[in-house]
Amino acid sequence: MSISENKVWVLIPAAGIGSRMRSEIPKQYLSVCGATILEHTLRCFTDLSELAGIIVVVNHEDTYWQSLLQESQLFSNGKLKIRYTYGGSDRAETVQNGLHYLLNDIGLSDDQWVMVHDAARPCVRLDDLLALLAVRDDCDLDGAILGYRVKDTMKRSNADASKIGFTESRENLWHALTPQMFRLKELFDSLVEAKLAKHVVTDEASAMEFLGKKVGLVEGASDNIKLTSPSDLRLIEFLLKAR
Ligand SMILES: Nc1ccn([C@@H]2O[C@H](COP(=O)(O)OP(=O)(O)OP(=O)(O)O)[C@@H](O)[C@H]2O)c(=O)n1
Ligand SMILES: C[C@](O)(CO)[C@H](O)COP(=O)(O)O
Repeated sequence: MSISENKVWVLIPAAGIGSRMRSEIPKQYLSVCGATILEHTLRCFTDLSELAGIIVVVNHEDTYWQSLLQESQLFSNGKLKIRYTYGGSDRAETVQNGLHYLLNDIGLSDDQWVMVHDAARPCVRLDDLLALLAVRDDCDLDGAILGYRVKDTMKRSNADASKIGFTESRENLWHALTPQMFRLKELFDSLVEAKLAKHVVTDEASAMEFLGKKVGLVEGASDNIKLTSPSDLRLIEFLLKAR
């Protein structure tokens, strides 16, 4: 295995429009604690000694990324190897486009480890990233994701959410988080296959599971939350201030 293969590339899907956030600008460009959500997310990886590079996958109509690239303190010392390309109509297509770029434009090897992490999750902890990286040494797994066990009782509603349908067993039930870490070509091929089969993929693990791959679960902090709706922003601001 080449040294670069043992390092990790990070792929940040950042091409969403944040419709549930109902904000005037895409939520990844909202500012808290003096920086955009996307900058806070990127900053989570700057202390990762095994980081080979980051690729950010932005929307074709994104009018914010170029000025962030020019002006952000994050990139001013040139230490952070940053690339970017363009996303697709859903998260899975965005990730697939980013992986295609890593394979064909940067020419990374098929076995390169890649961590896919939502631009909208700015609170992931370095300890959790290191715990996920450790899975590279587990030959029984094809990759792994960060997650945490469900703590609340889980209800499935009826179709119009007017009342409880029934209570789901929460035994062995987990919240899936990101990063989700897999080998480059295997993940790319799984996303392609899942798309061809019209299999719904809301995270990378769904595609790997669809192909029968073995995906590990690494317990991570439950404050690795995703900015999805307005109330999340205040919680993320509180969490970032507490760091
Ligand atoms: N076509 C898409 C859709 C989503 N994402 C990214 O996937 C992550 C998680 O998606 P989500 O929280 O759903 O973001 P949005 O799709 O922007 O939100 P919404 O569903 O409310 O529109 C985000 O970082 C988002 O930018 C993406 O890169 N490309
Ligand atoms: C990938 C993810 O963050 C894992 O929980 C989640 O599936 C993203 O869902 P979204 O609807 O695209 O935000």
